[in-house]
Amino acid sequence: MRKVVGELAKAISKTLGFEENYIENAFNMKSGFDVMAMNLYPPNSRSKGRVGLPEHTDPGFVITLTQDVNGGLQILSHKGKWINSYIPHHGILIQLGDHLEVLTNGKYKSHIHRVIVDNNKVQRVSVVSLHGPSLDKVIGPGEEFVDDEHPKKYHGTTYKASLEANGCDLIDVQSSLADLRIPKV
Ligand SMILES: O=C(O)CCC(=O)C(=O)O
Ligand SMILES: [Fe+2]
Repeated sequence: MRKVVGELAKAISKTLGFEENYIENAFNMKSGFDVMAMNLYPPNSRSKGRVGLPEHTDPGFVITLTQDVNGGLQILSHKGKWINSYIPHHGILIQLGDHLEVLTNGKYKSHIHRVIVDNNKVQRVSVVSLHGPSLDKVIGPGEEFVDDEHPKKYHGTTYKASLEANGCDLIDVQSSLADLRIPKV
């Protein structure tokens, strides 16, 4: 998976118009830290609209997700609509993380997502890996993304601080990204 993430770092650096090592250097990805979480959603046949995991974003550069059966994960569109995700069998969903949003000063967005356990007939398991910068590097908006027309939108933070702020309690997921936003003046 690290190899895939390395290739994504190169490709995303290029889509931003930089040389391919831009993200690897900005995040010190050679010492990058990964966190893996497994989620288990039991079958539930009487729960119209019930939330299995509240809406949140995830810290890190990118997040990879695999699952055994499809269903439940929803992503909030820029128009404010919840879109059901479809991940092909053996497919890997790639989501963008909070630290990419911070580095690019909001140019790339960390997706808001949640899990609905609406009438789940069978148990679902998902495996989520957060691929992050090195733990102690302070990540703030890159100077390439900041100018008079684009003032800094985020405070800098370390990946470690974000992981700690998000906590380990998967029932009550918090997103620390909101705390990093600098209010508009
Ligand atoms: O189970 C899912 O589909 C999503 C899980 C998730 O968003 C997370 O663990 O951060
Ligand atoms: Fe998540």
